[in-house]
Formats: sequence, structure tokens, C-alpha cells
Amino acid sequence: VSGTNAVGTGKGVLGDTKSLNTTLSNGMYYLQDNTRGSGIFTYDMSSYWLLPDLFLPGTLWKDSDNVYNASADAAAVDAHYYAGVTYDYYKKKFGRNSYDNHGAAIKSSVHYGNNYNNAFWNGSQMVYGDGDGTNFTFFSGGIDVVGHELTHAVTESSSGLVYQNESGALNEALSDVFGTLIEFYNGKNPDFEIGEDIYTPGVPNDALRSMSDPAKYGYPDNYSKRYTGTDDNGGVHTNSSIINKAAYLLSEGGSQYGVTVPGIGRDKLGAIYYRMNTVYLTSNATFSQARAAAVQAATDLYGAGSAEVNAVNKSFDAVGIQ
Ligand SMILES: CCCCC[C@H](S)C(=O)N[C@@H](Cc1ccccc1)C(=O)N[C@@H](C)C(=O)O
Ligand SMILES: [Ca+2]
Ligand SMILES: [Ca+2]
Ligand SMILES: [Zn+2]
Repeated sequence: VSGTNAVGTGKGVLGDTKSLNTTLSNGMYYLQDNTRGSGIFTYDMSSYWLLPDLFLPGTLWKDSDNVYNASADAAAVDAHYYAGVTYDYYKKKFGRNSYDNHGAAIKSSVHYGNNYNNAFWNGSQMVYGDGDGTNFTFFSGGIDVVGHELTHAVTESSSGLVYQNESGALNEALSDVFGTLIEFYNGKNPDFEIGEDIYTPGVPNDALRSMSDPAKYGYPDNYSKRYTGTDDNGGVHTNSSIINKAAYLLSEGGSQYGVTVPGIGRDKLGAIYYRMNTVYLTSNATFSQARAAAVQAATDLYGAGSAEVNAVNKSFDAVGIQ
């Protein structure tokens, strides 16, 4: 909508209060943030429970008093706010102006479907389900989820990793890695767990995946343990954990399978994986090609024979990728 910039306040999924950039137009407030790129827009899909995909993005979220404390508001509050944090991360860390590096408008829809247990990037926008209340709560309530989904847009605009088999697992891992780096950038209860804020709301201290110990949730932490079937587009949410573990070890350091990795920290992990995704990876890249791409990216950034290049090599050795 065309109007004037405003600042609202709202409560997120976890009950936390936050300020929101909104737009005042004809006496109504909208979840439209005009301060970032071409804008961040948050939509409501709650009226479109039948064949929802036909109605995306839904209705631009409107409110009468610019206060978003109702229970139905929480998912929109977090989708809107965390999209802004994600925009800021890519801009501040890499000078990237939105997911396409051309200031594309960022659109999110919440309350998609009926108790929908997922969130996704549909090629044009982010879409968040409410969860069934037992396995998941509102998906936008996790900043690592929002960062995960928007990173799919970054990947689509750069490497274009095909969403199946090893390239698909790389695609998923990049989304988990940057979802986590964005969670640390935000600074509230950051961790190397994935989805902890929205997974099983009735069960504390668990997550959908773990980067530090994938095996905790039955996922592989070595190439020798990869899934080779056809489920889930060839196990994209399973084999991503092999790359997630390599990324965790590269950042934090550690040992497994007799290989010790010297940690180089989150910022260098991000710089190397960002350059890998935006400069070197091709759409059908394998895990082995990803190793070569990461080594080249680290070489560009820190020099051949640098401690960083050594750490990259060790991190892939530790997960059995040559
Ligand atoms: C609709 C088709 C499937 C799209 C899968 C999306 S990109 C996805 O990977 N969603 C994440 C959501 C997420 C992200 C971070 C933390 C928790 C949950 C995902 O991992 N979905 C799981 C449930 C899956 O699809 O198996
Ligand atoms: Ca997390
Ligand atoms: Ca839980
Ligand atoms: Zn994904």
C-alpha cells in the first residue's frame, strides 16, 4: 500500500515483545516495512484454507491500532520481524541487498493451510504453516526457520542447487547453516540446533535437527552413513546433516572418526559458505564438488595454505567427503 512509515509493537510466538516497521494508509496499519530494500510484506492466509496455493500470498496483514498482541497476530509478528533480521544479516555481512542482491521485495504468508506442519519458499515468497500444536507450533516463531526459508531464495538466485539428491542436501544444509548464523546474529538463545523454538512445544530441550550432533535425532554425520533411497527427494533433509556437521566442526572445532578440526569461528564459516554458494557451486553439485568449492572460496579469502583452508579440508575429512 502507499502510506507513511509507522512503528508498531507486537508479541511473537514465544510471547516476546518486539517493534515492527509498518505502514499507515487510510487510517489502517499494514505489516509493510518500507525501510529495507523494496520492502518486507507480510500476508494473512487464514481465510484461504481450501486450495490455499491458489490464493497466495493472501491478504496484506492489516491492523486497526498498530498493536499486535492477539494470539492470531504472533505468527505474523515473527514472520515480519525475523524477515527484517534476515535482510539485515545478508546486507551487513555480505553487502547483499535482499535475496536477489537487487533489493527484491520480501513476501511472507502466515496461517497457511490447516495445522500445516511445514514452512517453505515457493519460488516467489515464504510460506508458514501453523503446525498441529503438538509436533510443531507456528513455524515463523523460529528465527532459524525464517533464515532457512529465505536462504533458499538466496540459493535459488545464485547456485540454483537442484532440490534432490546431493545438490538438494547441499541446498538444505545451506539453509540450516545460514538459518543458524542468522540466529546467532540476532543473539537470542542462539544454538546449533535446528527448529528448537517451534518443535514439539510441549517437550523442552529438543529440536528437529542438530548440527553439532546429527545422530541425536537419527541423522547421519558421515558420508558413509548417507541415505541413498528416493524418499524426500533423495533424503535432502537427511543427508543435509552430513554437511551441517562439517559446517559445525569448521566453526566450532572438534573431532570425530579420528579427525580433529580446528575451529575458525562463525563469521569465517559464513564467509566461506556464502562465497561457495554465490561464486562456485553449480546447480548439480555433489558433496565432493562442494568440498572443492569451499576450499577454493577459503583460498580466495584467506590464502592458499592458510589455517582456514586447512580447517576446511579437515572439516570435510571428518565427515568422510573427499
Ligand atoms: C513443501 C515441500 C517441502 C519444503 C521443505 C522446506 S524448504 C523445509 O525444508 N522446511 C523446513 C522447515 C524448518 C526449517 C528449520 C527448522 C525447522 C523446520 C524443514 O526442515 N521441514 C521439514 C519438516 C521437512 O520438510 O521434512
Ligand atoms: Ca536454532
Ligand atoms: Ca520442543
Ligand atoms: Zn528447506
